[in-house]
Amino acid sequence: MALLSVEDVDLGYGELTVVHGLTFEVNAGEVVALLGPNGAGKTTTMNGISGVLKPKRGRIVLDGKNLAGRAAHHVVAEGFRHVPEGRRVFGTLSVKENLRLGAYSLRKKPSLIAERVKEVYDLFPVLGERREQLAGTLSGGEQQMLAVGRALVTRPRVLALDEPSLGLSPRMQHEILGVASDLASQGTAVLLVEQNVREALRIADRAYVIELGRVVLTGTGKELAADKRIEATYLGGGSDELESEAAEA
Ligand SMILES: Nc1ncnc2c1ncn2[C@@H]1O[C@H](COP(=O)(O)OP(=O)(O)OP(=O)(O)O)[C@@H](O)[C@H]1O
Repeated sequence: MALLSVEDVDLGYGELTVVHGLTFEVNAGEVVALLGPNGAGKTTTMNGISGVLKPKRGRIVLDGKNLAGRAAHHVVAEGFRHVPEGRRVFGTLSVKENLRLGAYSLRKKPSLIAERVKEVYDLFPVLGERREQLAGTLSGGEQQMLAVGRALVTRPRVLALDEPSLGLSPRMQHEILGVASDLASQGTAVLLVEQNVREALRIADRAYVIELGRVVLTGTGKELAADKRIEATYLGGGSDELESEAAEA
């Protein structure tokens, strides 16, 4: 049984449904990428799992428990942590304070918080060096590391990253995605939404391509990287083959 399974889920805003019958799985130790053009429904899907948006239909099962419609704090307590797009850190607080806030649910166990914060410094040494610096003065890449670090202090079973490499230099993109890949090899399930399809497929065990709120293609990272339709649509070929298939579905 998969650690996280999204089963026949519809999501939307008011009367509007933008994700239709979405089904996918993420296993422990895997990086699973959700790919697709702007507006496909990737962020909506992340918000549906994290409890920000209530599914209209379907089940979201984490380790055997249906979380569909549960409040966001409950979903976090079950082990799902979402790092939203845009590196949201508390700019007027220090790096250390940001990390401690991420561990708020452990507030009754201060020694555990200190241990977890240290783990983040081990993973991202630059954050350890800058622990007293205000988060708002960090570089874009460092802020992204902090946003990821804040999620990691509770040792999530599923880490969801929404566009972690957006606006970062190629070297920083490589570093952030490398950490995601390392976390997966240590057993975390990583769900990744990424504009940089080439880099995403390099680290993804499996990927799902979503268009107009439906899965139009799935396969291993290797298979999709070699797929002509992916090449044409996302890796520079310029065809809209997949989009027409989604419209016909
Ligand atoms: N708050 C909202 N109210 C109404 N419609 C919304 C809202 N948020 C998103 N949408 C619509 O839902 C659809 C899916 O958007 P979503 O942000 O999930 O796509 P995405 O795949 O994450 O795209 P991007 O790569 O641009 O972030 C889009 O048509 C968008 O306009």
